[in-house]
Amino acid sequence: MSTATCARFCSPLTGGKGSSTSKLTSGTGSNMTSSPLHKKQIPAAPATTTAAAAATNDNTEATFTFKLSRATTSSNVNGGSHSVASSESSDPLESDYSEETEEEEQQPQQQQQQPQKKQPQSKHVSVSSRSSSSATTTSVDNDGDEDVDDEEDGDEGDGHDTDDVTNNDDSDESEQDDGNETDDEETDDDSEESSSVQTAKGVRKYHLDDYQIIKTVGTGTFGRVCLCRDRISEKYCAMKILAMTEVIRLKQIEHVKNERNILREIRHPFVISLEWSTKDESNLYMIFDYVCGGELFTYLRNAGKFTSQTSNFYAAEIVSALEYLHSLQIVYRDLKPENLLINRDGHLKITDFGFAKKLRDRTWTLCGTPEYIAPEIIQSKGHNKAVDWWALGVLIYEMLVGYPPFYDEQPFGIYEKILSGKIEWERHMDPIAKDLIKKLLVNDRTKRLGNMKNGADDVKRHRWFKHLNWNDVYNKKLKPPIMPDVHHDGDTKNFDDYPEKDWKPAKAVDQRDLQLFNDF
Ligand SMILES: Nc1ncnc2c1ncn2[C@@H]1O[C@H](COP(=O)(O)OP(=O)(O)OP(=O)(O)O)[C@@H](O)[C@H]1O
Repeated sequence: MSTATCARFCSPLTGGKGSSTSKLTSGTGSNMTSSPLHKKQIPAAPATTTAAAAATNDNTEATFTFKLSRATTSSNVNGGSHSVASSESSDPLESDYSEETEEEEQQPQQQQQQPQKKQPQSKHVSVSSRSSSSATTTSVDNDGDEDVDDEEDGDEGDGHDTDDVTNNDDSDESEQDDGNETDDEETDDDSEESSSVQTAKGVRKYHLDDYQIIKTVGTGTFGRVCLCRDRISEKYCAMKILAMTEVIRLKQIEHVKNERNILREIRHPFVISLEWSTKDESNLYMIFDYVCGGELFTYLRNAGKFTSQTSNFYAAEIVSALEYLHSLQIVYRDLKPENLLINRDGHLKITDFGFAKKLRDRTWTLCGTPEYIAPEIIQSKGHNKAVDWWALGVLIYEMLVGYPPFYDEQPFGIYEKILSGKIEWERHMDPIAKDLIKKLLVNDRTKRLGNMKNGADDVKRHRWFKHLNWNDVYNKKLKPPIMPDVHHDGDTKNFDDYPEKDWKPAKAVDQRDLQLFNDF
């Protein structure tokens, strides 16, 4: 398969073939968008595995809804990216909790509607679409005890390499509640539209009016992301605006709360910083640092593929971030080039924590982007941080080769390929990188690098990273391979143009619905 023939690069995901208990349903219009976006039925994981397992678990039909990630975007652009959120079992999209949670009661099973996204006015080449999904699966915290043999020969073979797909369920831990951590530590008395926040310079009373909205730079499932200027600090920032009606309609309340709660807890050089969040009667707002370089996805598509050195740089920054997140028991679950922004200094910022989750043990929500989903998610075995190491393997492969290792026009086909474990290797691939990828793309998560007893250290000690001083990585001492073309901090040239007049104010929600966001 070449880049040219990889359908993902030429066309958005299309309707699914066949049917299983999993399905994607079309959405209705969104009050946030005026142009139709991609709405399609996508078959989810093989019915014999995922859907069936989920049904067994929850005694309900599995429903997978994909919010499309990126229909047509452009090279230089952060186009209409869409994420998929598929939900399985009784709890569509919404609940990451294990079976019996309040949320499931609050959110009876129903078909998920495809969110709509505004089409960007693309500046450059059209690239493909890719969707993220969520549903309920299983996961196990498998810290298998097997040692890693990093020094194994990375064979330089080409052609096909069939990785062993053992699919042996390594589940060895009892299910526990892995509900999202809700934070009760803060009163929400002043959380609507204004609130006081302790900053480095003292307590600041934030207010929405402090932010001057300049331009839309991206769209998400529930709204948009705008470049803003903080009138007080005069700093540029990104405001993510989520229409509550859409969040409710798509049953993403818990995911959105998760996103905010997790982002509030974390601080890392390669993770987006949340400055403040608030809500009014219509929208939820999250204010982030503005990352003006655009998405890694754009640079990768423009370049076709990255050199081993370039890929190594980005992979190292991601390893550093994943190690940090996992140390806080946070599993990210949506690693892909679309969610990696390049800052003005050339370093990465991981964004979009919509699927991130604080784990106590394992979780059952099927979520992610089909090409990046780990086998245990497809198989509803329950998953944990091991899925991020799998996704890292996919990402390194995609950076080096230009397309992901498991690809099909339909998610169903992608899942089949993931489960088959067959990977096509390029003839001239860096053998050491290939060795790392093979050790990350191991179906048996107890043997997957990063998920064994030494955790992230096993990845960091792999030969591909041998030359690195990890403190230097963390401290941004490595020289970035790409410096984005930006002229000032508020430059939007690396993002698509979105017709601003198309945005319609989101409808206000009633008091009862507003209460669903009490702790936002
Ligand atoms: N801090 C930021 N600085 C610059 N651009 C950003 C920032 N955060 C997000 N964006 C851009 O806005 C777009 C949408 O943001 P994000 O992915 O967080 O929204 P979302 O609703 O979670 O999207 P999706 O539905 O695709 O998951 C992204 O494609 C990203 O390029």
